[in-house]
Order: sequence, then C-alpha cells, then structure tokens
Amino acid sequence: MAEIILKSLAHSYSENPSSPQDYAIREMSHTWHQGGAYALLGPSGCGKSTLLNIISGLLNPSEGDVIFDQRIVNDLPPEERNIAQVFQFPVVYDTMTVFDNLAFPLRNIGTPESKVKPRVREIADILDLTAQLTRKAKNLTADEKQKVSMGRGLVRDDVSAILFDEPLTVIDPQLKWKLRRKLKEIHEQFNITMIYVTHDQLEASTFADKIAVMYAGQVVQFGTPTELFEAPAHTFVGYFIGSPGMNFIPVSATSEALMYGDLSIPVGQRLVDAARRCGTDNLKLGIRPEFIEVAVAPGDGDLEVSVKDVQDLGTYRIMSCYLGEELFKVRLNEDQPLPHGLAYLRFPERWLGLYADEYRVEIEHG
Ligand SMILES: Nc1ncnc2c1ncn2[C@@H]1O[C@H](COP(=O)(O)OP(=O)(O)OP(=O)(O)O)[C@@H](O)[C@H]1O
Repeated sequence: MAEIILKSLAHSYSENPSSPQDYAIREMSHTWHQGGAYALLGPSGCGKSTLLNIISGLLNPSEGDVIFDQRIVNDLPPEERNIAQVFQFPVVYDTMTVFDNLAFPLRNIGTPESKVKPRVREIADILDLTAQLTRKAKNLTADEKQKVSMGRGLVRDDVSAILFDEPLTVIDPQLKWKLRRKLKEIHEQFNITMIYVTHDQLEASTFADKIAVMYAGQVVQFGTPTELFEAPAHTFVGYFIGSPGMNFIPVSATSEALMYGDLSIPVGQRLVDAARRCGTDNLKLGIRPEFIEVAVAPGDGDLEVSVKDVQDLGTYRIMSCYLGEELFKVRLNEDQPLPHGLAYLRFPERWLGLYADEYRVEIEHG
C-alpha cells in the first residue's frame, strides 16, 4: 500500500529538449493518496501512458522524483516497486491454464502453494473466471483474457498500487460496465491505490472518486466528477467534460461591465472587478449548456440569440444558437417551450466561470 508523490516531475523523449513542446510531461507535482480510486483522464497524446510508465518504473523521468511512502524510488526497477500494471491488451501466457496464469505473480515471489490456491480461487471468483480455471489461456475470448490480466494485477495483496492503462479497450461494450463495477467493488474490498487511465469521461467518473485531467503534459485539474463539471479549473476541462462541453466567449472588462465585442454581458460588479484584476487580454466567460436559462420572449437583461437548430435527444434537447459569431449550446428539458428564430438567454451568476489565460479565476459569490 502506498502514497505516491510525483515531485517536480518532467519528461522529454528528446535528448536535448529546448522548449515546453519538447516535453511529454511538463513540470508537475502531484500526490496520489494511499487507498484512493483515481482516474487519469485526457485525450490521446496528452501524456497519460508516459506518466503511468514513470510511476511503474518502466520509464525514468528526465527531471524530478517519484516517491512511494516518503522513499525516492527513481532508481528502483519495476519489479522492486511492487506495482501491478494492467495494459490495454491482455498479457497472458497462452500455453498456461488460467489457474497458472493467475498463480504466476504469487509463485514468482515464492508464495507457498498452500496460500496460492485459495487466493487464486478468490480472485477467479471475483472476476467470474472460476469455470475457466483449468482451461488453457489461448482458448479464451479477448474479454476473458483481459480478465485474466486484471486478475494477475489483483492477485498479490502486497502491491503498492495497481495501474490500469485503458484496460477495457478490447472488452465488449456490454461487459465494460460490468467490469468497471467489478473493479470498483474490488477497490472497496482491498483498499488499494488504483490509478485508471482512460480518455473516456464516463469510464473515469464511474470508476474514480477523484479524477486527474491531463492536458498537454500536465494535470490541469484534480477533483471529483462534480467539481470537474461544476467548476472546471481550465477551459480544456470545460470542453472535455460534459456533452456537449462548456460554452466559452472571449470578453474584455471595462470599469462597470464585461463586454463581448460591443455587447455588455449582464454580470455582477464582483465578476467585473475580478476580470479587471487579471491583467491579461485573454479573458473568457464560460457556462455549461445545462445552466443557461432560456426564454422565448425577451426579458430585462436577456441576451438575444438566433437559433440555428434544436436536436432532440429523447429526454432532453440541445439547442444550438448564435450570440454574435459565437456558437452556443443550450440544454432544454422536454417540458420547455421550443424557441423559433430568436431565443433569449440568461446566465445565472452562480454558474458563470471567468477564465484568465485559460485558468479559472476564483470569485467569491456573496
Ligand atoms: N517512446 C516514445 N518516443 C518518443 N515520443 C513518445 C514516445 N512515447 C510517447 N511519445 C510522445 O509523448 C507524448 C505523450 O504520449 P503518451 O503515449 O504518454 O500519451 P497518452 O495520453 O497515453 O496517449 P494515448 O492515449 O494515445 O496512448 C505524445 O506526443 C507521444 O507522441
């Protein structure tokens, strides 16, 4: 069991990195607490696998330290780090039985056979592999093979952490949900640190208590699924989490107002003052489609938009509309009247986010 700290970590695959773009991991520090169920979420190429491989010891970071329970482990090879890693594609020995595959990590560390048998049976039972125990791994389906891979990660009870690198990629969609639930149950049962890498927000939020969102080699937010949804710390988190993602408009601040071009956006003085203090021209106002209020007739302070289309998604609708040149997405509930031609939007202040140089500015709402 371990707390994992990444201290001033950075990694470049090039020998002489000269700019931030040369780094797959840009300098970052991060703590994974003992026993947490975490997800590392981000788009392809943002550095998730690189980070995981640095934790497991498959890769040596160019800069910074990896610390397990206050001990720097940079120089320890993977086998001495007590980390189990489950990869995207199953790693099983085809000629061995399922039982022997599951027993392998235990036998490897000299566990007596009297302990191997009950533990393998327990893990097989949890993963619904009991009926396959005597079968050769080569005769299994891709799903079953990946379950064996997971079982090999879970079978040792002395591991510091288990790292899952997109483990459900090859799994049948119907089974994915079941296996995710299973992993969550296992986490609750064994109280082990688990880090689950994925590019899928649904997978991340159904598995993890806390999600680290990665973007361009950095963790830009570490929070609960609700925190990521309600208060994205970075515009990327706003775009990436939610469907559709957060709406953003570029704004500028005068002494009394926030302006989108010539249009004054009705917001409180607190937000205007915060925007003025930021000292940057790169200011954005963000709001999620779910939090925008819509009227079919104009009201005081409403923003007029032209409706592009309305998509019916069964239990709700998504209206696309233009505020000036900015395309906005707004969620409408089934019982809301459908605007035609023009609609009128209101942004509740509680749900507005101000972003300076892409990062959220904290504002006290009185
Ligand atoms: N062995 C390598 N040599 C050089 N560059 C690499 C190597 N592995 C990864 N990279 C680069 O490092 C960056 C991060 O890649 P990484 O595989 O860690 O991202 P990822 O988020 O895991 O993406 P994916 O989900 O596609 O695996 C990418 O720009 C990638 O091209």
